[in-house]
Order: sequence, then structure tokens, then C-alpha cells
Amino acid sequence: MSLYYEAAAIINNEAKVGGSLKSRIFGKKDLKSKPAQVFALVIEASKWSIVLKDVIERSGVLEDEKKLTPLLALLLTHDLLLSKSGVAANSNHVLKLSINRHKARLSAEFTKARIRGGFSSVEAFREAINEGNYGESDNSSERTLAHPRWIRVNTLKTTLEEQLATTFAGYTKTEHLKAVLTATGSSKILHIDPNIPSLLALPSKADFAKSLAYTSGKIIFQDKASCFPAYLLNIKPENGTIIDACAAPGNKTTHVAAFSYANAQQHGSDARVIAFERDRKRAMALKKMVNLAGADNIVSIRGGQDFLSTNPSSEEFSQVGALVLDPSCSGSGIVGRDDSLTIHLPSPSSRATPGSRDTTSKNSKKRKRTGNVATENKSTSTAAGENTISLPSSTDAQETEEQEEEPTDSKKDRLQSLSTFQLHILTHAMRFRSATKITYSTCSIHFTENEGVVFRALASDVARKRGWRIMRRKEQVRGMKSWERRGVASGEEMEAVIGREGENEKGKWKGTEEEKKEVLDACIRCQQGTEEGTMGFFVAGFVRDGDKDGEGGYGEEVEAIEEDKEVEEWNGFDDDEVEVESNVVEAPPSNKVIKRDEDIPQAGKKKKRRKNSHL
Ligand SMILES: C[S@@+](CC[C@H](N)C(=O)[O-])C[C@H]1O[C@@H](n2cnc3c(N)ncnc32)[C@H](O)[C@@H]1O
Repeated sequence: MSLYYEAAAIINNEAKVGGSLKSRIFGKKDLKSKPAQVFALVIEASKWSIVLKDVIERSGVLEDEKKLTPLLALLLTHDLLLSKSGVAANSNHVLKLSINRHKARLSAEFTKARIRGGFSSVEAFREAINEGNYGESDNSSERTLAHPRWIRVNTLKTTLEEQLATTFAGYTKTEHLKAVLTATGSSKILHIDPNIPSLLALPSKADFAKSLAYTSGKIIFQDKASCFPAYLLNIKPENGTIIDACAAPGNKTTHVAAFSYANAQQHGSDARVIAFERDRKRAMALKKMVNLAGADNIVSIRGGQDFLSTNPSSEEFSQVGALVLDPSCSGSGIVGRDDSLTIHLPSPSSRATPGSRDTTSKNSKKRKRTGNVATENKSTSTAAGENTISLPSSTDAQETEEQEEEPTDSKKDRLQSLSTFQLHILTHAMRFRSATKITYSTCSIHFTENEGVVFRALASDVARKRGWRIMRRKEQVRGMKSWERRGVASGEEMEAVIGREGENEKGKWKGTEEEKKEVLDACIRCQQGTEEGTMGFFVAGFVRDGDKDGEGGYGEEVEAIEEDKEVEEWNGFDDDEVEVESNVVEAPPSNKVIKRDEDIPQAGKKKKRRKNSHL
């Protein structure tokens, strides 16, 4: 099969597998073409498709070449006109012959498109395409909200002021995040986040991956929501050593290290963080990140070590005063930065008439970018009459979730087993002798993994015996207290975790309506696709008075876990798939409207974890 057939099959997801485009290509064992070549072709052709669609239609290729599908025509035209090495096939290959027959017309239409766009050279045209400026409306109110490029200034190595004066010199500050969300790719604006210290929002296409500041660890790509847990911990001298229980790839570890260091500097104490990462491979990524961030003197990495196998009463953890828990989750809140890959397909029967040639706006920059359309197997027609293949944007993904009726039984089961594992991590953390503060977070939008786990943890034996309670909103650090999006729960969801009046049900939370509201108000949520520019995320803090040191023995909820011989655990999508592998691009499964969670079982690793021996 040629490169073009293989690329088309991948885009159409004929193998019906989940996961990112990258993983589908690089994980496909029977590819004849080089995976990197297929990947590059798909990405480049999708970027140019907004131009090539018109070029192909105006050339009438599809009317003359009945064997070419719109997608094949697009891929071939891309290579014919834009690849240095041309169409990658033998000169007598049927595809090469059919596209070559139209070379003169295609080239002429491409030149016209370039001139209409006001580009003096192909290089200038390419630059606009790469920066996402082509096809953008000039009117910011007409532009769709893009997920910003969040950049955390790593205060272990530099300061916000220094970065503003160097890496971001030439950028204009805006008070309004929305200006960043609707900015064109080349806009040099930035917004200093009002909630998280030393955090910046830049337009989504801002590319600092090759900047010295990034390669030297002075700036870190980290979604705003992902900065909440370390900040909410509000590290104080009395917190002693901090544990990050689920650390790789290390965004939160290095953030905690930065806060610990600042705290130590201020109070003349030591900064010490212990980072657990059960997966050895991921522990290597963690080590790299910790070194790059200049946190290696602060963070001691326990690579390949299961946090759940630690003994909370052991001497080595006697100084642990606070823990950050960011366990594996369904990842349903993750916004793949590049998951809105959209391919504009030429229509088979729309050779432009002379009149229509003239009506295309002189400058396609005026044309509004086609909205992403959740598609089925075939390309779909948008209201604008465009055929596109696309993955839902972050907003679409959210809508898909909301439109979803009842979660299926298998999805419910999966969330249930995830939440059992998450509760286990949380109640284990509550046993550390000197611990008085915990943050628990997920990048999930599901109650079961979020507020549900919080209520179940509060009702656990260990929480009651050791005096753990929710960190109330009024006790939270300023930027978190002022964050408006708080915990949510429907009556039905609450029923699952709240005990009935007059009944003594094991592991069920009991409290007044007022107390329930207080817990929900203490929980912090982020929602993807909003004007807040975050991914979907959840975090809650727990505190206790240090003088209450009940036994904290293993309670009923853990016994319940022990009864399952094995805890099935989903390893989920992790931050690194968003922040570290920021180039991951997803293409659509071919046969259905995408629901993020449906991708999960194939996309990540599902593991059977043996129950901990010490429990
Ligand atoms: C959501 S990711 C953590 C992301 C990380 N906190 C960050 O901000 O970069 C969860 C990680 O926890 C690890 N993990 C899951 N269970 C664990 C356990 N019991 N002990 C240690 N690590 C665990 C997983 O391998 C995975 O790398």
C-alpha cells in the first residue's frame, strides 16, 4: 500500500483503534511507509487543507479522476505542490499518474490562492499557514476560543520579571484573558494570571518549545488547572517534607519544589520533596524534568516505587507534613492542545465556475475558520457547505460529555474501579503520622472520581479517627479562594455517597445540608472550553489539627478494597500527554462521534495491579 493509501486509512481510522494520531501511526505494526513520513504528511496536509480544498475544486481534479477520493486528492496535491521531494511514488504509479495529469492547473490555482491571500512568496504563505493565521477572521469577536498556551515561570531558576524582560520582551500585557483566547497565532500578547503566581497565558500557537528559556528549564508548559494542587497546598515551614505520591512526569513535583524552596528561603528552613512514581519508565521522565527544572537538590525520586506500599508510620516519613495526590484518572477533562485537527476536504462536484472564482474573498483571511465538526466515518458537510474531517474541539468534547445520556454500565464500572483506587491513595495518605495537609486532584470531570471520592474519604475511618476534614474555601490561599468554579453534585450522585437518615451505613458520609454545601464549596473545579481557558480539572484540600493523632488503622473502606483480590486500575491520560507531548495530534475515529472516554481503553494502559502486600 502506498504512503497515500496508508495515510488515508489512518485518517479514516479504518483499523477502528483509539488513541492519539501519533500513537495510532507509530503503534501500527504493519505500516509499510515510515511512520514519521505518514505522520508528517497527515499533519502538513491538514494544515494546508484550507487552501488545497479550493485549489483542487477549482482545478476540477475530482471530476476528471473518478478513482481519486477527496482525501487522496488532498494528500497527493499536498506533496505535488508543497513537498520538496514531490509525490512519493514510482512515476508509473496510478496515483502519481492521476495527480500529475493536473499538475499545471493545480500549480496555477495554487499561485492564484497565494496571490489572493496577499502573500508575496510561498515561504510567506507557509509561515501564515504554520502560525495558523490563514483563514482567521480579522474580527476577534468572530474567532473561536482557543486553548491558551499556559507557561509557568520556574522560580527555581528565574523570576517572572526576568522572563518578561527577556523571553517575552516585545509582548504586550493584556488584562483580559479573552484577548489571548481569541488572538491570532502571531499576536504578541500575554496575560499574567491573577490566580496562580508566575503563570502566563499566551495565544495557543505561541511556540516557545525551542526557546532557550524552555530548553533550560526556566519556563515550563503547564495548564493553569494543573498548577492548582501545588498552590492550594500553601506550603508553610511547619509542613516539613512534602510527598508527591503520583509524580511523573513532574509538573506538580517541580511546582511543589518551587514553593518549598521559596518557603525555605523565607523562613531559613529546608526544602524537601519525596516523589513517588510507580512506573519505572515514567520515573525516568520525572528525573529528567526534575533535573531540568533545577529541583534535583530538593526532590528525592522514588522511581518504580508504589506509594501504596509505603509504611506511613515509618521513621523515614516522620517529617512528612503534607502530600500532593494526583493519581491516575479517566483523563476526561484533558484538552489535547492539538486534538482539533481539522481536514478540509474538496467536494467532488464543485469545480468553481468563473463567477465563483471571483466571489471568493479577495483575501481568505477574512473567511471565518470552519468550526470543528464532530464527524462520523464519512466527512460531513458544515453549514458553510464545507466537507471536513475533524476531532471535536475542547468545547465539542465537553458538549459530547454533557449530551451523553446515562453512562453505560461498563463506563460506570470503570469509573467505580478508578475511584476505589483513588480513595485508596487518599486514605493511605491520611495515615502519615505528621501529615496535616493534603491536596487531591484529577483531570477528570466525573463526580465519581472527584467530589464522590472526597465525600467517601471524609467518611472513612482514618479521616474520622485522625481528624481530617475538608480545607474550607475561606481557609484557602487567596487565588484559590477567589476561583468561582466550585464542586458540583446532582441529587442522584450524592445518594451514592451520603448515608440515609437514621441508618448507619459503612463508608457513607453523614452531615447536614449546610455541611454538604460547605464541602462542595471547598471543592475546586475547572471546566474545559470556557473563557477561563483551562482543561477540565478537580482539586480539593484536606487538613487536620496536628495534635489529633488517632491510630488511623486500616478502616472499613480499605477492608472493602482488600476483598477484591485485584484492584483494576486505569492508568489514564496524564499531564504529559498534554503538556510534554504537546505535539500529539488526534484524528477522528472513523465510525462514530467521538466521546473522549471511549478512546481511553485503547489509548492508555490498563493494568491489573496486585493488591498491596502490606495491607
Ligand atoms: C496523573 S499522573 C501524575 C501527573 C503528575 N502529577 C504531574 O503533574 O506531572 C499519575 C501518575 O501516578 C503514577 N501512579 C499511579 N499509581 C501510583 C502509585 N500507587 N504509586 C506511585 N505512582 C503511581 C502513574 O504511573 C502516573 O505516572
